[in-house]
Amino acid sequence: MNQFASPPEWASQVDAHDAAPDPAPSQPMLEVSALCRRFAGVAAVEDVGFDVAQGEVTCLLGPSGCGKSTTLRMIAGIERPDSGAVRIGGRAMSDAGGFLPPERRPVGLVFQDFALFPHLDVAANVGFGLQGPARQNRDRIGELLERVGLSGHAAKYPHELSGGEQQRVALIRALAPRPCVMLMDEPFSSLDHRLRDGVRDAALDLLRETETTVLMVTHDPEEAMLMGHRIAVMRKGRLIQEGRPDELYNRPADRGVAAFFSDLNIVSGRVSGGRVQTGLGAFPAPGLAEGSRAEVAIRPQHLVPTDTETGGTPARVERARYLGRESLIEMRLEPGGAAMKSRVPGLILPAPGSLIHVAAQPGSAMVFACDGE
Ligand SMILES: Nc1ncnc2c1ncn2[C@@H]1O[C@H](COP(=O)(O)OP(=O)(O)OP(=O)(O)O)[C@@H](O)[C@H]1O
Repeated sequence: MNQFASPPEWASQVDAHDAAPDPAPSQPMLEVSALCRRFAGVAAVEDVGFDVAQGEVTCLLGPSGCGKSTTLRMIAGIERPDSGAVRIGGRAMSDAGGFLPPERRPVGLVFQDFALFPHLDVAANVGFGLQGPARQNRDRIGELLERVGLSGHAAKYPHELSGGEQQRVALIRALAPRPCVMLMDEPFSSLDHRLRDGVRDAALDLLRETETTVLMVTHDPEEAMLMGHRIAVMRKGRLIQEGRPDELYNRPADRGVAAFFSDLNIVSGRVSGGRVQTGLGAFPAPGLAEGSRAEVAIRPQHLVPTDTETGGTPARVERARYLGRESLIEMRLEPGGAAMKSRVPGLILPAPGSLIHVAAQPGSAMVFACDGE
């Protein structure tokens, strides 16, 4: 049945300015399935699907050009998908049958450049999407301005605000109509990095306090870990892995996802007796075929110097630097010469040329099948 052909009942009901639709308790607030979008025959987004639960923040993370913004724009209705479906609060926003325009979707939008209306003062910016009675709108604007510490700025114009203040106005403008889902595209990236942490924490507090469901695009893995209940990693238009930050960090789907979160030390070898034999020792290789090649990735903070008696692999120090909270030791394994990095807490600076021993912390190694095996 084409639910868009005759005027769909929900299409007149769902509006950013109406009360939020309530999904069933177990139903995700945002459901994205099999979204595809091609530009001039080239796939920008291919078969992307994930859910966001009510009140949760999901970060869409990936390198530049991987399709994050296009995905967000399709959910917002700014971009029309070639195929796939978007549901919010259990109701279709777009699918094979039709497409609801952005102004009819119960979403709030925050972009990198904040996109405030320059000719409207702060109060009018915040109240822009409100459609209730004037008195009710005034109360809502006042409440939100107070919540973000901008009560004294209501009559100012955007150009009279700092970047952090503009960001807060953009955030509460999008929140004011109580959208079901906030869609945020790199909302903090235009802020000076000294300002960013504070603004981000304040935004997160507000979003959590209001139990807002959020999908946020970012290319910064640390920001995704900091903000997201869940992270969805995209690469070349595809969703590679979706899960909690600790799952992505500790059990990445592949080497690419692992590398997104930190430098990696890589050693490889063949699987024998259920373990891959490498220059850093043998590591369990569950699920990998006997005799196949596998590679082992170890994050620098998990490759630690050991006592000679405890064992470990000998390594020749090339460089050691003190970075404040930690020291970074660069070395080459002996034998073999593979370059490795170790990040150790505090001031540990072995002399260049000296021989140390290193080992992976138990359980820290990430083992992947080599491509084509
Ligand atoms: N309107 C368009 N016309 C043609 N190509 C487009 C259009 N919009 C996006 N693309 C292409 O689609 C791909 C994905 O773009 P998208 O902006 O979604 O990536 P992104 O992950 O958000 O990147 P960034 O982090 O740099 O913003 C890119 O190759 C981009 O050049």
